[in-house]
Amino acid sequence: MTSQIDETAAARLIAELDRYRELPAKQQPSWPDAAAVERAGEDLALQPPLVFAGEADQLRERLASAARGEAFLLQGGDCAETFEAATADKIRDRVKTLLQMAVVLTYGASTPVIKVGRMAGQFAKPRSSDSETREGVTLPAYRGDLVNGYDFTEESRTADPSRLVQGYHVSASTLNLIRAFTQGGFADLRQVHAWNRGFVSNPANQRYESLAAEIDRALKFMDACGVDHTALTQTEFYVSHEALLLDYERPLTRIDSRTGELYDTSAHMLWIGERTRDLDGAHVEFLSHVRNPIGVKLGPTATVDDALRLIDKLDPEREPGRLTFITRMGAGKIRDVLPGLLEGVRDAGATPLWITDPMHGNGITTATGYKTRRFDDVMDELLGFFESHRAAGTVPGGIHVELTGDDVTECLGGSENIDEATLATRYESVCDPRLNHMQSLELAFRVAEELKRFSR
Ligand SMILES: O=C[C@H](O)[C@H](O)COP(=O)(O)O
Ligand SMILES: C=C(OP(=O)(O)O)C(=O)O
Ligand SMILES: [Mn+2]
Repeated sequence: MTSQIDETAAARLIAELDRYRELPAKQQPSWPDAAAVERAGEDLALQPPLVFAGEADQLRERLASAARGEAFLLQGGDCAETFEAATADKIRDRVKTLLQMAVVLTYGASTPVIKVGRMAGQFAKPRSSDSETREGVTLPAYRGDLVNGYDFTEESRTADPSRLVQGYHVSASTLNLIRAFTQGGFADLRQVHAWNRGFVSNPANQRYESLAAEIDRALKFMDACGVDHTALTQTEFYVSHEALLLDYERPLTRIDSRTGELYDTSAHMLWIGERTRDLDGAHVEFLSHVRNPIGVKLGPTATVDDALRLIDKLDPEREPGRLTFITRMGAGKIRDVLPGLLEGVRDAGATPLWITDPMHGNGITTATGYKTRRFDDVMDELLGFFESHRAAGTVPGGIHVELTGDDVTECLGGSENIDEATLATRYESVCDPRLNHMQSLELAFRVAEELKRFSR
């Protein structure tokens, strides 16, 4: 009898989840072979979950503390991960960069930092145009490794459903290494100097080294006092991606045996992009049925009404940590747009976590065709974010950035002063420009200063 009731409840949950199938889904690939998509989905549905539902619950609690101003969220990684770059060295360098930024923020602003990678699943991209033309040849746009290849040939750009399954396996091995690094001793705070090794020496590294020396002294002091700091030997590290490709997310969504509730087990946290956040669209409907913490990007056209309706749909219980608004307004607009949004949501009594993505509103294309962003614009949007929260009396809860541990030349400026001519020397992103290792550290130091000023 019990299992009868369980089965009925499960069938009801699944039917509710599948309502999204009736709604328009933007930014989905045109798969040439529907039967192959179905087979890929069946294969994915048999695979073990990538994350445990209990971890997603734990992240929700952590995010709730950030929304109260008791912690700060650092979410970052590639714009688009690629299968090819899922190597030990590159994963390690991204994890090290995030750990270093987290240390700078934790120590600089005396705030616990919640670390969430745009990693182990950030393989699907929304695009402005369905196609791309090069020298008179037009092919489908690159939509991320989960869909098609970056090479500009007909074969590579044709959407291939077997990539859905490959993406799962690459995510699994990436996540495995992240877990090994962060739980197995690599993230031990006593390794704070070691995380800096291997990166080319530069002013941001040197500044980091002196901060690491201070931390070392503090740890030695704690040791001398007999304080047990086993808590510092491991760190929590979560993964997230944009839940764009419903053919990937749906088969990985499962009923948790502990609670009987639905979780998207492809990542701890999922977000909805600026282009797919329509209230009546498939993405919002789909994610409204899973228990993971959910993010929604809000661009400069977002209204208070949009935000309140998203809250009603995605977080009707107003559960702490459930909903994160990731604002990406652009440096020129944030001071005009964000304060009104913050006030409107505050006046409605809702307390989502507000974080800033200072990247996506600040894209420019150079005369030579490189997509880039100015480090100064990124910083200006960050400052505008803190100013807006100060004005509204709300909590600036975190940052969401596109970065890599590599010494790429994709964003302009920073203390290396990367200029337009330099972009060509090491531009490796297959989608948006990322902060390189040094720009990432520099940004962390500046944010730590702001955060410290804010908490005073
Ligand atoms: O990452 C974000 C989007 O996918 C990206 O900015 C869209 O870029 P596009 O305008 O080149 O398509
Ligand atoms: C597509 C992205 O952002 P947005 O939805 O804000 O444009 C992204 O985060 O890569
Ligand atoms: Mn991007």
